[in-house]
Amino acid sequence: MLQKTQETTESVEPGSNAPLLEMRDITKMFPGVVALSHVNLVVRQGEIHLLLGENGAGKSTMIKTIMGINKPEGGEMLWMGKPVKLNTIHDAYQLGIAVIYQELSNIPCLGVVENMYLGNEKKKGPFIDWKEQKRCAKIALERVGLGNLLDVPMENLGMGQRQLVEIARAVDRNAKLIIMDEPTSSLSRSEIDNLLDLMLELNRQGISILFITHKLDEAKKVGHVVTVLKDGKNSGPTLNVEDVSEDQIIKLMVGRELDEKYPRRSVQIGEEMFRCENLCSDKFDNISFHVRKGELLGVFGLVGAGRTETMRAIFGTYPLVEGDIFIEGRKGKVKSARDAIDKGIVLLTENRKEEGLVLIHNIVENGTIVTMNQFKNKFGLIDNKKRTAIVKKYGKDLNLRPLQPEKRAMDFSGGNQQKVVIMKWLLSGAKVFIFDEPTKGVDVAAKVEIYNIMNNLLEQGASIIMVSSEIQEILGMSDRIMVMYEGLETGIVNNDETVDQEQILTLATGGKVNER
Ligand SMILES: Nc1ncnc2c1ncn2[C@@H]1O[C@H](COP(=O)(O)OP(=O)(O)OP(=O)(O)O)[C@@H](O)[C@H]1O
Repeated sequence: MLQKTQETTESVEPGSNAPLLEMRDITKMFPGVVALSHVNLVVRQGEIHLLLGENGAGKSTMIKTIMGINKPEGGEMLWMGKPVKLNTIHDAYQLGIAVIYQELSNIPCLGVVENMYLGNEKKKGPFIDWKEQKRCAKIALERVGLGNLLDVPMENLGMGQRQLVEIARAVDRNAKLIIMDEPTSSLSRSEIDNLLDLMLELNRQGISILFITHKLDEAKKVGHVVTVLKDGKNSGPTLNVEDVSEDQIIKLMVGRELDEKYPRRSVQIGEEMFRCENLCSDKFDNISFHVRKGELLGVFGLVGAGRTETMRAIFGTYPLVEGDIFIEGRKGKVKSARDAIDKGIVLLTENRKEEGLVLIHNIVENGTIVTMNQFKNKFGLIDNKKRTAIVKKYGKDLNLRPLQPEKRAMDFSGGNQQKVVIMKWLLSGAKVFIFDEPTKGVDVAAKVEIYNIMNNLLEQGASIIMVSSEIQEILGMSDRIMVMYEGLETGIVNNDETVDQEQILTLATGGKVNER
């Protein structure tokens, strides 16, 4: 439960208060890209301000500029009405600005309190004042509902709780503005609800929040005002959230209305392509399912259901205790990821930055990393011209932005990084595509592009197994849905008009199988 403290202040009316942070006429360039062009952003005291935009619109660049990490070429920053110039992130902390990223920066083997004061230890003379650290940590942790977790190592906490510790750290530093950059993308449904409640509670306590997200439903639940960026520019003025519909926000982000969130496909579903029987490991038990040519099998389950481990086992990267795999009717064993790729099974992992890409390598290198043999000439040497040409072609088809094959993967926005991972697997000519959370951190328009890519694959006769935590995505894209709960398969249902969200959620929380 969230707790109010003595520091709780009167709730404040958003939009009518004095500006806390003003970013005026900000321009930031990178080689070949104008990431921000004359952008204005005013965050007022006591408001939850949404900063939205497509992948690559410039949101992260703006955050890094606010935090003193990026040095803009033009514009100025004002804090409580006074011009400020930040040289490092510590200057931002000093002012009272904190940032919570989706990828958390804490150290798992250290305790909660040690993590909270890492690099900012409370001192008594030359020594760390452990007692004082613990006292202050307790107050801050109570404000985020974690008062009982003082002595626990970070690695024992779930993702949602780790994020709350980061927020407690910000609260302890008396942050007046907390920037949250896609904070919900790795959280379970209940953790998301908890975080959104906490945002509202912190806001009631007088803290302003700048909230960056691609999930418009969550944004609308908590936001007071919204600023949309498009191609590095303001897409219109800041608006009151209650005056603007989700469709209008999408139009500001994308520049047009989206016809269909989940594009239709007309595919003749064919014979069985892949089947597994009685797969068992330490994280799942007795999993059996099949997927046919041209079919998309959605896999739904809450955090800890064993979905990801099951998919990794099929791909040869998670130890299988027993079970059989059949590809096009033939029984086979997958010994490793390389073996899976050779057999036509590929896995797009949920964390693209750690497992999907080599971030310091460019797009040509990443896109062709598993298919280098295709580019060997008759002397056995890699034909780099051919490699670049193919990557350019696929990049164009996938609407990769910017279409710069020599640019490092780390310098692309999240959604465009995801397209590079998809490109890598498209080039492999696989038959069975396992997509684990394919649209995580991807904007609304790019989501539709990814769904279209999936539909194309299905039309060409591939099979897709799509793991997703977004129930709407599961219902919008799947032919059949398999639901898992605590390592067990609780049902496989045809996704027809008889199926609804409630039924899937019942299965995902251990309910009974209705249909097979
Ligand atoms: N360090 C960098 N070097 C080169 N280009 C960069 C760098 N950082 C960002 N960019 C480019 O600046 C543009 C804006 O990127 P930014 O990461 O700010 O987008 P974003 O709105 O945060 O996207 P996403 O929602 O995908 O995170 C993109 O074209 C990106 O490729």
